[in-house]
Amino acid sequence: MSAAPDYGETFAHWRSGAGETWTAYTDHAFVRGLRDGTLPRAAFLHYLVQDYVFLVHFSRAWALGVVKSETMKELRTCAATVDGLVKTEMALHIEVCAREGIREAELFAATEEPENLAYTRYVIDAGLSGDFLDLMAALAPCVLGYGEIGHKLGSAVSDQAHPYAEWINTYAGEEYQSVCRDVGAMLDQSVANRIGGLPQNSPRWGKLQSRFTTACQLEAGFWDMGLRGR
Ligand SMILES: Cc1ncc(C[n+]2csc(CCO)c2C)c(N)n1
Repeated sequence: MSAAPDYGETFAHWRSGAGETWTAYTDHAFVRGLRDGTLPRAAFLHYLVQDYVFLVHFSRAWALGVVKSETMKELRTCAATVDGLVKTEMALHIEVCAREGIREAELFAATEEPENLAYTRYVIDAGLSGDFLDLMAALAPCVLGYGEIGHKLGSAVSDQAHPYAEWINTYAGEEYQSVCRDVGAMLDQSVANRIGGLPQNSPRWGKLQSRFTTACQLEAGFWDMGLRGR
């Protein structure tokens, strides 16, 4: 198996600080089902419909990142993420669901599962009650966790006939991997700007780690929710 990709120092610290919660998220039964193609289609579609609603709220959270940004790099990264979410990621959901006979209006009107509600509002609250870093600590698991999952699954799946090839290739592809490296580099810079060169010694570090770990736990809960739709 290939090594985990490098998304910068801040992420590497938070990832190892999350311990088993990181594994619970990135090596979840849902992810293993995606990798070996055994995930029931109904579970995948249940996940996808919920994920569309999730992405609506995550677009709002990244837009809050624009509001909370303090440098042009932060502003550009957040604005580009909102654009990528709306144009690429949500478009993929609309396309896959349309093939299965689920229309966009239905996606937008889907009733949110409690795990979905908990995760998205947790992230938005982290940003509303804190600064840019509080928001980024809660957002990092989603972007970079999917980057790591995509990277891992991409090297395990070469067959285009694989039932989840399209999903896997979105996150395994160089375009998404380069987004992850950019976000990781921005995180390192944002941390250095606000809490200096030895961030682990800052009184803020524990709270940021806890935001990150909670978001990983909520990601694992999101996969659990997906599996309920089998
Ligand atoms: C539950 C859940 N977690 C993470 C992602 C992935 N994701 C969410 S926002 C974003 C930012 C830029 O594209 C990415 C990659 C998802 N789709 N669903």
